Amino acid sequence: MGPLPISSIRIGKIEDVQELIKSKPNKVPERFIREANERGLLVSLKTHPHQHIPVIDLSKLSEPHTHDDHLFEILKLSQACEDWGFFQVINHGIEVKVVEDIEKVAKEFFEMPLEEKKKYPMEPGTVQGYGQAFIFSEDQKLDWCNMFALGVHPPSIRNPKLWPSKPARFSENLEGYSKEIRKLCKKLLKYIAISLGLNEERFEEMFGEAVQAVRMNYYPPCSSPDLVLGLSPHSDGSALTVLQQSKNSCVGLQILKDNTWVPVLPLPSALVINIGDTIEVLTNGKYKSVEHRAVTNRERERLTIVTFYAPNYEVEIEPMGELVDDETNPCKYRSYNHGDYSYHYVSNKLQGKKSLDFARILN
Ligand SMILES: COC(=O)C(/C=C/C1=C(C)CCCC1(C)C)=C/O[C@H]1C=C(C)C(=O)O1
Ligand SMILES: O=C(O)CCC(=O)C(=O)O
Ligand SMILES: [Fe+2]
Repeated sequence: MGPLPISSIRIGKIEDVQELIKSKPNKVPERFIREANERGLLVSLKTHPHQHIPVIDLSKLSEPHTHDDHLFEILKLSQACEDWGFFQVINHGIEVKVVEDIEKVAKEFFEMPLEEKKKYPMEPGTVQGYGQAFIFSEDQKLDWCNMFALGVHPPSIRNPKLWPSKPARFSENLEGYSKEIRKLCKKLLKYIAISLGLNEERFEEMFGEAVQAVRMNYYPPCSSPDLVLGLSPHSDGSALTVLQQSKNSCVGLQILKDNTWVPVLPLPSALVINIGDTIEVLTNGKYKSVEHRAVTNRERERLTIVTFYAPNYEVEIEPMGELVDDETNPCKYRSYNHGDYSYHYVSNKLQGKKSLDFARILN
């Protein structure tokens, strides 16, 4: 998947939100202010304070005391994927130091002067580097967020010029973190396969050399959080996404459930996992990707480290035969190449679940 054709893209000036709040802490420029209908949704849809995304204990899956413990956790996992598309994973086995180290360098990266961060620009029409992705026109509203995104695996998707030399341990910590998150994704996909009654290696065999990318999102405080969005509503194009929220972050992630935005309150040392569009297609919609967004806070910042895990670009994706039945559960998505879907995903603005129209079979 190469860069998008940039000749026709005019996206206007993208103000850096960290710089904005330094110079004019109480001003929200017009380009960040959402249209009334979207703003309406920010305030009028009641949030659901009493509903929480399910919690999966990975140790009960990988080292269960009894067979029943294992079965019970698999059942919880299948319900989490079917009813929520989101869950938190505890006892994931990733060392605290690995998690703390990536948080430290991510924070230090965003705290560097703009001039330093600008050495790694996200050029229009690309998705890697420092800036805002998914902007394709001058009148498109901007998110209240600075992003730094990098392709990690396989090495062919890396752009080494964008791997920063400062903070000093950035690359080393990202390599270590990504290896651990990759192992976690493989384990989760194994248990997700079991929860679907499939051979545990089904996804691993299909995905080949899986694509892995990381995006660090920094949301500074905003003087008018009711006027802006931290990150526009979207579903992820990945198979699985792993989200880590830094220790002192405000709550900001919300997921759309039964037409209501439900806030995700991360547990200490848990990672938040969500089902991406690719699993939705492969399971013929049994496990769905869920629309989510980030909102900002008047006083507090938010920093998240997000890993997208997806099949190799060469892989052909279609609903798995085991989960399709011509009579009772006909095929809902056409087959496509994952590289083509990735290209489609990153060349369109974030807009709920619209990206999946690429594959939906309309009756
Ligand atoms: C800003 O980036 C994203 O939101 C994003 C992109 C990820 C990618 C990179 C940063 C470099 C390598 C390619 C890739 C597209 C994976 C989201 O990732 C989702 C979207 C698709 C499709 C996917 O597989 O993950
Ligand atoms: O930062 C968050 O809470 C949400 C991030 C997210 O959804 C993404 O990066 O795709
Ligand atoms: Fe997301």
